[in-house]
Amino acid sequence: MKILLVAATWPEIAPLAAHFQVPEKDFVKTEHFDLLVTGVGMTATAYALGKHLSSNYKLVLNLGIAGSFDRSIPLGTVLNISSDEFAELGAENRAEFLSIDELGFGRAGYTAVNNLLHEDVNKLQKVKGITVNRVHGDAASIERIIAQCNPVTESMEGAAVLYCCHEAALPCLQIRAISNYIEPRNRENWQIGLAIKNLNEWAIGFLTNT
Ligand SMILES: O=C(O)c1cccc(C(=O)CC[C@H]2O[C@@H](n3cnc4c(=O)[nH]cnc43)[C@H](O)[C@@H]2O)c1
Repeated sequence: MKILLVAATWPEIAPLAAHFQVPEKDFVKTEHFDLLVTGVGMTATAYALGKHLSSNYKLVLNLGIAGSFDRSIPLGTVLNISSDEFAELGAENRAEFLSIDELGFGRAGYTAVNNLLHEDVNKLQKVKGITVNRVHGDAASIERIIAQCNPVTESMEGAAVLYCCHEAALPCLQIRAISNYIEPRNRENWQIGLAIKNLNEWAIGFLTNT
């Protein structure tokens, strides 16, 4: 059985693809793993996984970059996002937010379920993430989301991957490297190159040792 690698954009996994000589296509099968590039966001991710998930996979590995709410985590750090939440899924009740759980329509939070005892995974700090359609970049909304969810990281796909794996009863893992802090938007502060380098070094090591 193979691993399915899932990334939102090609640049996020380009060094890994070059290392294993994988051609630049949205869905590529190789001997040891398949690679799926979904496009950015939950909808694109769920659609792509709906087309390609199957019980032939022993593990779904979501790879990407992410923002961090915790400024004590250095930019470039690779993290194991072991739980993730659809932070915007719910309803406003004036100033209060009611989650999808509180509304009685489902569940916002999912965990990365797997039985991996792999050294490369165990050495990573485990954190809680949120997944959003609208990246936080305003002081007031950042304060509100911290009060609501107390997250460490933010991405635009993580919870969608964990949700699809939960529905398909497949083991999964979400590994992301921190490219930026969640702060009033300033793209010049982002260290995307460093995050992609560290993420891909980790992933190449993991795939080589698995
Ligand atoms: O501009 C570039 O060179 C570049 C190269 C590779 C990837 C990107 C992206 O912008 C990837 C978008 C991807 O990143 C995740 N992400 C990163 N930081 C955050 C954040 O602060 N809040 C939410 N998501 C973030 C996200 O999952 C996107 O899919 C650019």
